[in-house]
Amino acid sequence: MIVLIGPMGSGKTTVGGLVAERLGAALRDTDHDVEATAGREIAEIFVDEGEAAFRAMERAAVAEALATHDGVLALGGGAVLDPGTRDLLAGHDVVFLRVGLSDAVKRVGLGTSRPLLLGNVRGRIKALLDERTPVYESVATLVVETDGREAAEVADEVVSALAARA
Ligand SMILES: Nc1ncnc2c1ncn2[C@@H]1O[C@H](COP(=O)(O)OP(=O)(O)OP(=O)(O)O)[C@@H](O)[C@H]1O
Ligand SMILES: O=C(O)C1=C[C@@H](O)[C@@H](O)[C@H](O)C1
Ligand SMILES: [Mg+2]
Repeated sequence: MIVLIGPMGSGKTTVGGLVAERLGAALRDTDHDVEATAGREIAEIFVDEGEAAFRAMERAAVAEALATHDGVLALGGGAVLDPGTRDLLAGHDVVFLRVGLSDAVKRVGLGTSRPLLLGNVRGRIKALLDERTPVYESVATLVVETDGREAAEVADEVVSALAARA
């Protein structure tokens, strides 16, 4: 399984779709799986049950996807904060899509679907990048830069870097 990790706006879902297409594989996205299982949107889950409950649902979605899917798996931006989720990723190709503050802010815009960014998008992204970058780096088996690059270019690098290592 090729697993994509990185902050909100790094392009996990978008690049994941393109990588899957290039490999003739399918993309699974744990944010989508959690919403489908819960029958509610992520923002609603955060409001009703809180982040810890969401992380547990996310861990279950990662476990299920790793057990049943073979292809590309995009994780939610905070999934690797959970130690149980990190353990599940051992032995898989884990690609960290790196993004800096400025490109991340441009990409996520002002939408309300990402509850952890509400209030001050730029400030919240900066805090999350500072806090989480070491975690992404420690979990990743490959790091790909996305700043200033089209999603298609990023996907090409993911595919060629993984092929070169195989
Ligand atoms: N390399 C890129 N260059 C420009 N725009 C991009 C790039 N990658 C993704 N985008 C755009 O940025 C937005 C966010 O991308 P995407 O939803 O794939 O991020 P994500 O990492 O899955 O975020 P989340 O953690 O919130 O699920 C989308 O509108 C997408 O089209
Ligand atoms: O970075 C995060 O913690 C999140 C990212 C999104 O993918 C969603 O999983 C949710 O909005 C939380
Ligand atoms: Mg996504």
